[in-house]
Formats: sequence, C-alpha cells, structure tokens
Amino acid sequence: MTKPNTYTSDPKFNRTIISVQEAQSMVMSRMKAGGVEYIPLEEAYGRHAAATVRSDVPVPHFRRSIMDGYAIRAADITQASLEKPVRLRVTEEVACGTVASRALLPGEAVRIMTGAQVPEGADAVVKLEETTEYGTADQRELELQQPVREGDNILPVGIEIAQGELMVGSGCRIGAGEMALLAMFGCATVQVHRRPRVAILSTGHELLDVSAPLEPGKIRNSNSFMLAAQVREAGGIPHMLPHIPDELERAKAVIMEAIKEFDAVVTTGGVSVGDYDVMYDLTNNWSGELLFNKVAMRPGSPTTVGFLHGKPLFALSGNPSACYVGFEMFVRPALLRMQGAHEPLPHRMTAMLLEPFAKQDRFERFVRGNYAADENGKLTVRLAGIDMSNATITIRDADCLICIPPTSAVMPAGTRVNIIPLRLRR
Ligand SMILES: Nc1nc2c(c(=O)[nH]1)N[C@H]1C(S)=C(S)[C@@H](COP(=O)(O)OP(=O)(O)OC[C@H]3O[C@@H](n4cnc5c(N)ncnc54)[C@H](O)[C@@H]3O)O[C@H]1N2
Ligand code: MOO
Ligand SMILES: [Mg+2]
Repeated sequence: MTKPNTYTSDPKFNRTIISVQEAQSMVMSRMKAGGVEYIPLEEAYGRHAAATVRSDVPVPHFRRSIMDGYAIRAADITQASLEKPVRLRVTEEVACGTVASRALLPGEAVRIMTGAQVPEGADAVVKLEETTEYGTADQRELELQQPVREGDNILPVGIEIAQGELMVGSGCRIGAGEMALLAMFGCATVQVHRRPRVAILSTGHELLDVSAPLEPGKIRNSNSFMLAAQVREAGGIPHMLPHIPDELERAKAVIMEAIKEFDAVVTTGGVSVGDYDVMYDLTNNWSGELLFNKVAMRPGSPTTVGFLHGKPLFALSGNPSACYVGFEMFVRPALLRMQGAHEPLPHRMTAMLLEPFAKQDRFERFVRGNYAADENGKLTVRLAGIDMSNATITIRDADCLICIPPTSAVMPAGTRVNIIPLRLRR
C-alpha cells in the first residue's frame, strides 16, 4: 500500500513566495538608524557618521607655496632674460609653519619652502632650480633669467575646499579619506551611529564545536563563524551563541532571550520543510510578526524574516552558501541601515558572462563568481566554481554574486548579466 501524500495541504510546504526586491523592501521599511555615540577620531575608521561635517575654513586657509624656491613679485622680472638677468634682494626665509615678518616690497624676494605661507606682496614662487643666489649671508641676491606668470606655484586660498562644503555626509562610512578630512577640520571627537549588536545562533543536531573531533553524520558548526565575519564586515558586533539542537522549545527560549538583549538575531538552519526544521514552526507561532518565509531566490529560498519588539529575526538557511547569500541580501542592508547608511541595498553592476550558465530555474539565482575587466575596460565575469547551496569553498573564492534571472533555457556565454560585488577584492 502506498502512503498518501499529505504534504500538499501542509502549510509548511505551501508558503507564499515573494520576490527578492519585495522581501528587501519589507525588511528595509522596518529598519531605522540606531542610536548615536561620540568616539575619538582614532576609533572612527569603518564607522558610519551620524552627523554631517562641513568645512569651517577654506583649504588651504593661507596662500601656500607648492615648491621650494623664492617668493617674488612677477612684475619685477617681466624683462628678465639669459642676456639680461634680473637681480632681487633676498630679505628673509620662510620655512613651513613660519610666516614672513613683513610684506614683500618691489625688488625683493623671500626664500620659501614647499607648504609655507607666501608673504603678502608676493604673487609667484620661482623653483629653486631656476634661480642662482649670489652675495653674502647679510647681502643675499637672487638672479633670475626668465619671467614667470603671476600665481605660479602658489595655491590660492580655498582652491581645494571652500568654506561650508560637505566633508562627511551623515550615514557615510568613514574610510581613509574621511579620516583625513575629519582630522583636517579638527574633529577630535566624531558622532557616529552605534554598531548593532547581533546574536548568531546555529541550530542542528548534527553540529559539533570547532574543537571537537569529527563523528559519523556530524559536521562542525562553520556557519556561525562565517556569519560573525559577515556581521563584522557590515559594521556590526557579532555575538556567537552556543549552537543548539533542533528543538523547538530550546530554540524559542534562546531566541526570545537574545532578541531582548541584542539589536538583531540571525539564526542558521531549520527553515525548510524537514521534520526537524524548527524555525518554520517557531516563526509561524510566536508573538512576533512573520514577514516572509519563502523568497524567489536561489540559494536561500526558505529564508525567513520576522520582527519582534521592532527587532529583526533573520532565520537563514543552514546550507552554507544559502546562509551566506541570505545574509548579503537581507542582513547586511539591515545592519547598514541601522548605522544610518542611505543606500544599503547591494549595488549591481553589469558584466559579460564568459561561460554559459546551464542550470534553469524559476527563481533568480545568485551564483558565486569572479569578475575582471577585459582589455577594453569592460567587466567580465565567470563562475567561481561549484555552485551548490551546500558548498562552502566557493564562498572563499568568489568576489561577486552573478545575478541570473529566472531562466527556461541555457544562458549562453556573452550574455550581459548583473553582478553584485562582495567585500574588498584581494
Ligand atoms: N523536501 C525539500 N527539502 C528541501 C527543500 C525543499 O524545498 N524541499 N529546500 C532545500 C533548500 S532550497 C534549502 S536552502 C535547504 C534549507 O535547509 P534548512 O535551512 O532547513 O537547514 P538544515 O536542514 O538545518 O541544514 C541544511 C544543511 O546545512 C547544514 N548546516 C546547518 N547548520 C550549519 C552550520 N551551522 N554550519 C555548517 N553547516 C550547517 C546541515 O548540516 C545541512 O547539510 O533545505 C533543502 N531541503
Ligand atoms: O534555496 Mo536552497 O538555498 O536553493 O538550496
Ligand atoms: Mg532542513
């Protein structure tokens, strides 16, 4: 006797499928920028600014020499030539950080160094190599054999940055350039968004601690470590909880506790239709809201997101690549939004596929790939290797996700596709 198929009526199997874009907007519409804190500039790298910083002075704020040489008045040497050189009296020296004692008068020159303030009255700097000095220490004379243009080798006030210009926008991630600008404008303390604290929980009877020897049927918990790295990359503070077996009551207790204490909870495993897939049961029957539990994407189709007390629970797949992609699509943007980022969703670029893609699917697929520029500067992309949602090795190897739209035919080499660059390239 055959066993009747009962699963077609089981809600665990009949989930409402939504598109990636829909799912992202459902999550993002609930996320807002978190609290603010003040930190020393030294610690600001990688953080997201919580206030706009503008220049309070122009840069440079004084006329600055860009060469080692002599500050002169261009009008004094308009007639200078090889045959009829002009001589000027050298009155003093201006090193970086010092200023001339008085304005330059006609017929005078001042020895000046790169970066030093050009004296009043001077309107050009002549490079040292184009000059000859004569005379004694108290009677110095400068000989010039050709005219110069007014303004030569002088940085005018404000040429680089005007007063009041935007230096660091609120929500912007502080990188090396922002660090330099914040220092230039005297921001010893920086107002930044708090880093979200994220609890990470792996579920699965089969999971072993990293230090445990392998046993038949069991594997080490690698997803928690991957997720912790992804949380860090997204600016958050990961907190790895000890992994738990697939037990509903246990999972409920740990998650309810974690969601009280942390800004977000990310779990991995147990979101599919298996007998021990407890995250389905948990999010279907809890005091929180269930946003979705099926997304038209591969890997990561059973990705589930819920909200409780305004905090998100991201229940990602246990399959390592599905877990990785689920994080990139939903958790990273959410964490970035909590830190004030304005455009946190993954950025897409176009590239030409260098090899055919044969798998057909009704869902959009995010394939791990590697991109490069061809000889014309156009982006190309190829698969990073094995493209299974249970694979881990290609997470190491990929520097982008190739977005393959739903297909019913082989996608030939040469097709233009979207790619999502991942993290910093090696
Ligand atoms: N009959 C069906 N089976 C499955 C379906 C389906 O539609 N019908 N969906 C498949 C898809 S798609 C995915 S994705 C997975 C989702 O699996 P779960 O999220 O339920 O995850 P688990 O069942 O707990 O584990 C899956 C896989 O991942 C390994 N795993 C789990 N946690 C970790 C960890 N912390 N570190 C490393 N590896 C982990 C686990 O051992 C399993 O091999 O379901 C398909 N099945
Ligand atoms: O959605 Mo699953 O991740 O395709 O394998
Ligand atoms: Mg499962």
